[in-house]
Amino acid sequence: MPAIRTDGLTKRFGAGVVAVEDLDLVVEEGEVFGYLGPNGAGKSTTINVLLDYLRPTEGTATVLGYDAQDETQQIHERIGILPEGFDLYDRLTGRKHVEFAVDSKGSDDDPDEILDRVGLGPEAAGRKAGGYSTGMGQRLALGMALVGDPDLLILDEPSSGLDPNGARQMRELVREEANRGTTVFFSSHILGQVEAVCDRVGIMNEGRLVAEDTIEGLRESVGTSSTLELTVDRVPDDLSLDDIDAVTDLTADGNVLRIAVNDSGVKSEVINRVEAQGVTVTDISTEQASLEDLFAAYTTEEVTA
Ligand SMILES: Nc1ncnc2c1ncn2[C@@H]1O[C@H](COP(=O)(O)OP(=O)(O)OP(=O)(O)O)[C@@H](O)[C@H]1O
Repeated sequence: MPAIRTDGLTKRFGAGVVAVEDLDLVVEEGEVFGYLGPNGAGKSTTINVLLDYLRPTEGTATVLGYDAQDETQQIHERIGILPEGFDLYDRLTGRKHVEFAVDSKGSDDDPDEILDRVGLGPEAAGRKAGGYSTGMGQRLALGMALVGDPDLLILDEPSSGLDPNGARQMRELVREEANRGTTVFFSSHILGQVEAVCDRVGIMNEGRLVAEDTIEGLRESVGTSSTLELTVDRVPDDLSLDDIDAVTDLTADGNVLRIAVNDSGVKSEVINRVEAQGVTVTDISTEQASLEDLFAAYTTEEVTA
């Protein structure tokens, strides 16, 4: 049974806006799935349908095997949610927030143990949330989502507002939860976050799922090039690599040649060709396509929100 499944899911707002269009998405149990896309791509709308905060125009969605519209309570008992733009009560301490989540979920979790897991020690736990930094607030909200040992965590932009350190800790927490067997579905447009932590990603663009794969799989299917960087003693004037099919780009920057190739098997041929010009190659490095490049390959830069 998949943790999340949508079939032909479509959500329109009024006549003009198609926020999500004919979405068939499968998130398997136990995986960490990154749901990516630029602003306005339809990520939050999808999540809101899964949580029954929005009703689909067409199609169906199931969460942990339950129908998102008809079995909402069963779903909410088994999942943890970190919503986008969550609210904290300024005058309540962090511990009170978690106690409240424990009571409302009817769980027997120890609030301090949960708070400790998200890196809020006893001193921070005893402080009022109104005085928390963004990162502390984010940790507290995640802690509340962890109450009751959910089978599935749905995190909407969990790293927004976090500094690099906080973002790294969030990644570690996501991984820890996954290691405990929890399925994690999170949306993000911070691509580095996703690359480091996800088993698979889905990329949304203008309401459509334009890719769904592992990062490796995406790399292969886009055929995005890796870049071979050759430091040379001089840049030859008449270097042309046009006849090597796998070479997609060639630029020179100072004494560094940057050669984009979509098949790493041609690297030695490229180096031989450069050296055949009487050039000495003093350093060689390779840069893999980042998720950033893949994302750009799948989505337009245009913001549709
Ligand atoms: N309540 C609403 N009424 C009308 N249009 C809406 C509503 N909610 C979302 N939309 C529109 O639906 C589209 C998808 O929005 P959504 O919030 O799902 O995108 P997103 O991928 O979550 O974006 P972001 O990364 O900015 O959060 C956008 O064009 C948005 O303007």
